[in-house]
Amino acid sequence: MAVSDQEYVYYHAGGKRGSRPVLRGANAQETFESIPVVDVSRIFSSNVDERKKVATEIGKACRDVGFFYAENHDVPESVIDETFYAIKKFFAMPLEDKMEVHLHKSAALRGYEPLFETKMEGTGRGDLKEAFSIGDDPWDPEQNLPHPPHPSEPKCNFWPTAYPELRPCMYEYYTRVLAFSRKLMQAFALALDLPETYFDAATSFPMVGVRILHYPPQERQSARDIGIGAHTDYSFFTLVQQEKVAALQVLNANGIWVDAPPRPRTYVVNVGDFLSRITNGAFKSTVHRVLNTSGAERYSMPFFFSPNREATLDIVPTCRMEGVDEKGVNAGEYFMERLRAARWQHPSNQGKPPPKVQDLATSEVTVSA
Ligand SMILES: O=C(O)CCC(=O)C(=O)O
Ligand SMILES: [Fe+2]
Repeated sequence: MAVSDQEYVYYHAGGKRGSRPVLRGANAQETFESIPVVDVSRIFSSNVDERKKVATEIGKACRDVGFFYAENHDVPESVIDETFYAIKKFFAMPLEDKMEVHLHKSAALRGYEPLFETKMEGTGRGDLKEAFSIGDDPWDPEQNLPHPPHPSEPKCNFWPTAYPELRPCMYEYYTRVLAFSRKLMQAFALALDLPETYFDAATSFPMVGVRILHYPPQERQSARDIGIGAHTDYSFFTLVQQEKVAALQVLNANGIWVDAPPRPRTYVVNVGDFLSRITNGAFKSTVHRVLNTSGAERYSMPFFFSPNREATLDIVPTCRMEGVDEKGVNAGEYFMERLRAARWQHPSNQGKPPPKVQDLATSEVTVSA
């Protein structure tokens, strides 16, 4: 094949621009073509051998794909349904009610982001989605912290006055998914041949983000529009709850987009950059994107779970390699750096202009979801 005929897929991984050739036929490599399903009910078993068995399955999915469906989790269906009901009401509000909590008013980068505000792929109008984010906040009593916050700690979350019911609903969801995430974290430790409690101290008050998302339908993939451009997550791991509409796609080693449609009563779990980093890449932080060409409105809720803000995590002992000296990074700094990079219009970026397309093509510009 002539070099000029080679097709490429472009994305942002680990906050840097990358590309992958599309390999077909004889050139194709062994890679995944679907997302594995793991019955996670056994992570709640009192028998450690059962917990180890499911951890082995999770480990295989993380090494081969970086994504899996978690079936039989313990987040009640009624809580998920009620949260979807509430988020639809939130997004249906007039723009000015949502702009009251605009993310630009928040030093912690929490709050509402209107359509087109982020621009993952660096081209086109921007991401065709609107979002609202909350997360860990020591000042919110719903976080059930064992001690009061230090007065110097910032207040992070803020809520729309026009819709007070949103807060208890999102917190119910938050609390349930956080408890499930903690169990999953222990399964990840077992999957890495580490003691089950290995990550517990570093995740005692984890950085958490619950983002609710609305993707209006788009006609087709175009240079102008994409729901969220191709990226990796900057979390330890992410749990995505999708409503009825399929639009999430995952990139395999051949540069082919594999669909991850909603499966009833499951979470899509994916490894984020932090977990990939401390496993020396053994667990894959896999590129994904959202393209809502279904013709219907799409709603989803990613839950991002990351270590404590002050944690510094090195490569875990079972993944160290001779000659590879990856210094531990401070979780909070890494997280905020990645978060801020995509939000070039945020006041904390001091009016720095967005990256130009030609810059994106030639340099390593950091952007993130
Ligand atoms: O909406 C989805 O299904 C996934 C969203 C996503 O990838 C993200 O917010 O990082
Ligand atoms: Fe993502």
